[in-house]
Amino acid sequence: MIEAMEPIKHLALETYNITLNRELFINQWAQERLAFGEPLWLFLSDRLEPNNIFNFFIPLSGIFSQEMLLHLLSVLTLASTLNSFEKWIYPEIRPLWFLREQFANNKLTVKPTVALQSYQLSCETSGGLPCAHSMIFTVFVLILAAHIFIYLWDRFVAWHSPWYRCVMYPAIIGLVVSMWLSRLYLATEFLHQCILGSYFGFRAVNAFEVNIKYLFSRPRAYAVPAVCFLGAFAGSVYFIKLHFDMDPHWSVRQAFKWCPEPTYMRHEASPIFALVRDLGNLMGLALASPLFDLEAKESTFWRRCRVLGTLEFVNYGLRVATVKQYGRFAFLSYEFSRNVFHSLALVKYVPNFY
Ligand SMILES: O=P(O)(O)OC[C@H]1O[C@@H](O)[C@H](O)[C@@H](O)[C@@H]1O
Repeated sequence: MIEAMEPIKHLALETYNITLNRELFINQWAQERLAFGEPLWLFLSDRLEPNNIFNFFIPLSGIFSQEMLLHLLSVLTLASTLNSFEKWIYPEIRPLWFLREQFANNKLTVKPTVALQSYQLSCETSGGLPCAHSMIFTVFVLILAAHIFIYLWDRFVAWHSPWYRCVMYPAIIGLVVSMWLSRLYLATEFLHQCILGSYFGFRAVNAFEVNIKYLFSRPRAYAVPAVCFLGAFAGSVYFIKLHFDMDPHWSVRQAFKWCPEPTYMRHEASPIFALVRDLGNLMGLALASPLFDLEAKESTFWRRCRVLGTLEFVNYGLRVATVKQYGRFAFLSYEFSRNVFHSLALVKYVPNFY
């Protein structure tokens, strides 16, 4: 049976390699033709990366509406957890690694005819699929657009015209495609990784909206063990991989192997860091559960600015003070606790000061 599967496996692998080789031309096209927009591509990948969305844009949204903050934080945390688990379980190769591996492979007689430039932001340490930037940004833009649209619809009769919807959809698509181009330009992602990232993000939003009543009514006694289970699952994946002689840190090793300058690699972008960040945010939400019971007090714009500003100032200090010198366990525990504190404070304690 296994022997009969061999030719099918071989064919699938060959098709996959051919597809990736073809996709490399898309990255090359982006680098050659889109160089005029380099500041924009760098801005999108750097400033609108998932960490910044959690640490800056979500708290910022709370200045306008606590409801929007809770909505963004809960959907983005779930989407990001999904993304981190996928990268943790099956880290797919990135374009620059794939290209360099082929050039380094002496058995390969036909080398790719593609040349790709590496940038400082190209040194990612996690797997490529699904593109986290595309996934998180798609979810962020969709929810933000929905809130802005509802706000304007309620206040201005002119917004009831279908014309505005016709403008909004291309605007959302334009923003998401710009993020894809940014990732393609930096050669951090293949096109299919960007498309699938956005598709998974879109599906995650749909699934969340359909199950929102169920999710928001879960009591703490149910939510906390569920997050602990996810943590145990992530740990099991690590040991299962070791058992089967698979390297759990394969993607980090690829980054070390092919990044031109090791200092370009950021610990905040590693797969294990992203997992801990997402599980920390999820635990904060679980501790604040049931989320339906959370109060959304009325308060002035400036008061919300002051309260959220103070929390973010403290959070920034905690991020700067991250313990990096006492080993991996201390570092991950610290980051987990900081994210638990941050998300719990954002959804549960901050409104008490309004
Ligand atoms: O998958 P991408 O878009 O290359 O992103 C890689 C990593 O980039 C980091 O900046 C994010 O904080 C991580 O969450 C993410 O996994």
